[in-house]
Amino acid sequence: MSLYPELKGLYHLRETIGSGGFAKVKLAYHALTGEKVAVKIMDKRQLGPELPRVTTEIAAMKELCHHHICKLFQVIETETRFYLILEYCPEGELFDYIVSKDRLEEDEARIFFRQIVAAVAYIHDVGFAHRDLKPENLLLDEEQNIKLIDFGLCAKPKGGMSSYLATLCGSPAYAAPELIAGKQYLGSEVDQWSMGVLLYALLCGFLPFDDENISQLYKKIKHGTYSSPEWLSEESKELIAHLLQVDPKRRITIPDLLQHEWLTHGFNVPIEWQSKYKKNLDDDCVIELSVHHGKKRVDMEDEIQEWKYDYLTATYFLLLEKKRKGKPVRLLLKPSNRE
Ligand SMILES: CN(C)C[C@H]1CC[C@H](N2C(=O)NCc3cnc4ccc(-c5cc(Cl)c(O)c(Cl)c5)cc4c32)CC1
Repeated sequence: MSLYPELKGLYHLRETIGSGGFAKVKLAYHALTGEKVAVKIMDKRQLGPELPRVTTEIAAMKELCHHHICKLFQVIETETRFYLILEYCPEGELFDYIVSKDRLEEDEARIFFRQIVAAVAYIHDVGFAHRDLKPENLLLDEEQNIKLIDFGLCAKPKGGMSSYLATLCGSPAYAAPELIAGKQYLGSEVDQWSMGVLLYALLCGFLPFDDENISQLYKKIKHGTYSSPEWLSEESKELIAHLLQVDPKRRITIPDLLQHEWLTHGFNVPIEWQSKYKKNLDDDCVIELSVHHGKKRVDMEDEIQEWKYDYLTATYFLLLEKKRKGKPVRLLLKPSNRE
């Protein structure tokens, strides 16, 4: 008797790999491709008032398709549960990586931070703000590339980014002063501040604003008082100071960030932030799916492009993943016997 009957024959569940608040995350294999996925399982009864966060996360992730954002492949909703089938990130949290190395050298921090800026630039371009940027929400794939997760607090305010969002959310140590003060704020500016905290954490191995007393912590954030260790270069100190501006209007904007000299140092090109996912369907994947389903190609293309985030959407994206990794673009004729 399977605990998760809705996944039977589609995904072969393995061990629990982590938990995120109201969710359990398990490793699983997608039956038709044999590719690993992460399955985020949420019990609706336990979610209670948090339920809107899940619908927010699902709606946001369906619109976000970027190589530095954890890809959503399929959504399964039952009477009592949500299952999110997600891109698997074998190297876990960036947070653990920083802790394991104490702190990162500038060159390594720059590579990660360029990827984080690309992901945030893309999210803002689509009209979202993440609002909970922190190392625990940045995972690493098998090539140590950044994958941003947890869009439960992101927002796409009506009327684009210019309108205000008056909800206090996210983790205090990364929260912008205007958010702490309960003022109206812009999601994009809040993300800019959090990126400043992130850059500091990458280069220092500890947080710029930290205090076990929450009101002391808020005071430090509201005044933007933090110390800069002597190992920080002048350019990195300047960039951190430009991100950690208490006045949101004085904070460096994404366009300026994309060509900041600390970020382009050694790369000499602005950050290419656009998504590397192609707009049109991949022929090899469409052909394999149409053969497997015994359908005409044009009908298969039409069905894929409904993007229902059902098993077909997942199978298409996972075939694309196989192709990207240089594996054969083939479906297992009969679902793998990994039971
Ligand atoms: C804030 N933290 C505590 C939350 C933890 C949750 C477990 C995570 N995790 C592992 O523990 N081991 C490996 C691992 C591998 N691939 C993953 C893929 C996706 C997600 C994922 C994606 C989204 Cl969009 C999301 O909302 C959530 Cl909660 C998780 C987690 C993965 C993962 C790490 C961060």
